Amino acid sequence: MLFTTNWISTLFNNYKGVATDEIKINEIVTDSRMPSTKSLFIPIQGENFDGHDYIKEAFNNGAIAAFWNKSKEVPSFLPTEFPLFYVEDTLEALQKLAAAYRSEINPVVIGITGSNGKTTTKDLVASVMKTTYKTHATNGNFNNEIGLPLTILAMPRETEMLVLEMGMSNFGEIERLSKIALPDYAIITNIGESHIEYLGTRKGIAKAKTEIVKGMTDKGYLLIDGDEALLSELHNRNHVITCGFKAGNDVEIKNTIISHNHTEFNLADNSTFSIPLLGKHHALNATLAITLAKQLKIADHTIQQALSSLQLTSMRFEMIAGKNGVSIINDAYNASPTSMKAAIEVVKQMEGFSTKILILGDILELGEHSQTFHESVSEVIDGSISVLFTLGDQAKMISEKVNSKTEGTIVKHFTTKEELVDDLAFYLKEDTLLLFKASRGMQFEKMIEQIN
Ligand SMILES: CC(=O)N[C@H]1[C@@H](OP(=O)(O)OP(=O)(O)OC[C@H]2O[C@@H](n3ccc(=O)[nH]c3=O)[C@H](O)[C@@H]2O)O[C@H](CO)[C@@H](O)[C@@H]1O[C@H](C)C(=O)N[C@@H](C)C(=O)N[C@H](CCC(=O)N[C@@H](CCC[C@@H](N)C(=O)O)C(=O)O)C(=O)O
Ligand SMILES: Nc1ncnc2c1ncn2[C@@H]1O[C@H](COP(=O)(O)OP(=O)(O)OP(=O)(O)O)[C@@H](O)[C@H]1O
Ligand SMILES: C[C@@H](N)C(=O)N[C@H](C)C(=O)O
Repeated sequence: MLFTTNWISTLFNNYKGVATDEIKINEIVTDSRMPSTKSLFIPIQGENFDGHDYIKEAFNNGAIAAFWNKSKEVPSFLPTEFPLFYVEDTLEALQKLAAAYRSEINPVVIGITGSNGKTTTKDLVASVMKTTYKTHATNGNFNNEIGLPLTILAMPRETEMLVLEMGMSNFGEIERLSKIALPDYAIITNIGESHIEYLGTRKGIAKAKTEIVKGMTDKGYLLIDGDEALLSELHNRNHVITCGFKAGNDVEIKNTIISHNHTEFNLADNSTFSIPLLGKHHALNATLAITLAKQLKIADHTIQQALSSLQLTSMRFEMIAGKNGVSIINDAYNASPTSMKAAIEVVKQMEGFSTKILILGDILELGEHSQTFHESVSEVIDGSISVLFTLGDQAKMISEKVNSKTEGTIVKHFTTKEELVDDLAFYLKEDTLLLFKASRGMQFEKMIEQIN
């Protein structure tokens, strides 16, 4: 059970029907099509549908109470005793309910934001916290003004540690999430270029990410990428810990070694850690998680054990064994110039492959900066890359730039997934490595499904 309708009525006192302790709510649903048990249905007015139109289905699928926009007509089929809480705005009501539940349960709350690495770092933090605390964490990428409250409202009452991913694509969004979650600890993984179309500059992105402090309690710490100059004004504030590769960081990362299936590094206290992820950027993500764990008195050997058995959310540099023995990297959940370059750098370092093929797509939401950023990806593409395939009007600029500067790499641009997949068939052999990377909107995973 989460709470009773009586508890809800202390927050939303404009309601009809019965709101007593006997009516226990087990879960929150926003999708009427999802079967549920003793759920509270919260209809959201979205881009394509209005949840209010589906309350009958929600009722038939297990909803025993609901929020209701008070400007809308109440459906006549509902029994008179069915608790309906009248609200101005159901999304705001969802957020208010989540904030109240967060305070009622009052776990230690960790908020994680940044341009890249939020989901990975959330997975790293959650894997370590689970060794010692009853931990609840964001599922997948549920990190916005709907996903974060839903994550909080899915938290079991016995939760001790709540790990929340916080995403944004405009100013004010992280502040709103932080004021719902009230994080005791917060992490800013890095400042890249994601959603720069709306933030204008990287400085704007840093400003937006720094909003995470606005809801923080005074119990814990803010951990940041200490090498990021755009976050330097945070360095001298109380309760801030800097992690990075440069000397002078509170936690300096040294001797990073990337092998075929893990990355190893030392920290300033001479502790050594190994993670089943590839790349310097993941050494930083892991160091942020490790430093937080140390703050929460988790022993190094326990931390290492957890990192070794990390369960990473799919489509983040996910290694897949393909047909004919080809090796596929599904890094197709999303892309930014920083993450695309980081992924290519890792591919270049990977050993044991005679042929390395990049399949790159558009990086979206870059606005006026799009051409510059797409062309900049060519800077990391050298003769160690055998083939470059691109798809998408923006990614074409990567091909064109590589064509003009890189000898020995076969370069081809495509206008359809089908044509690209057809050409790829020739390369599906053992000791060939394929990297798929593009923004979410490109849905590159569909090509991986087609070749496998
Ligand atoms: C509201 C919702 O959950 N919508 C999801 C739904 O979309 P769809 O278009 O089908 O429906 P509507 O939104 O129009 O419907 C409104 C509601 O009506 C319900 N309903 C509909 C039909 C019906 O028969 N019965 C019903 O009850 C319906 O369930 C709605 O509640 O389905 C889509 C496909 O599965 C979902 O994608 C869509 O989810 C939206 C986009 C959403 O915001 N979901 C959150 C839970 C979430 O966290 N999603 C994350 C991605 C978050 C993200 O993009 N983060 C960014 C940073 C933040 C940017 C922020 N400004 C933003 O714009 O989000 C990032 O970079 O990480 C996820 O899905 O992974
Ligand atoms: N610090 C980093 N710098 C550059 N790339 C990174 C970093 N951390 C993760 N990545 C890469 O960025 C991609 C997305 O990782 P992840 O999903 O963890 O980030 P995210 O912030 O949740 O992304 P999104 O906002 O797109 O959901 C993956 O390819 C991952 O390898
Ligand atoms: C995951 C989503 N918020 C996102 O970043 N989308 C990218 C920019 C896309 O539309 O592909």
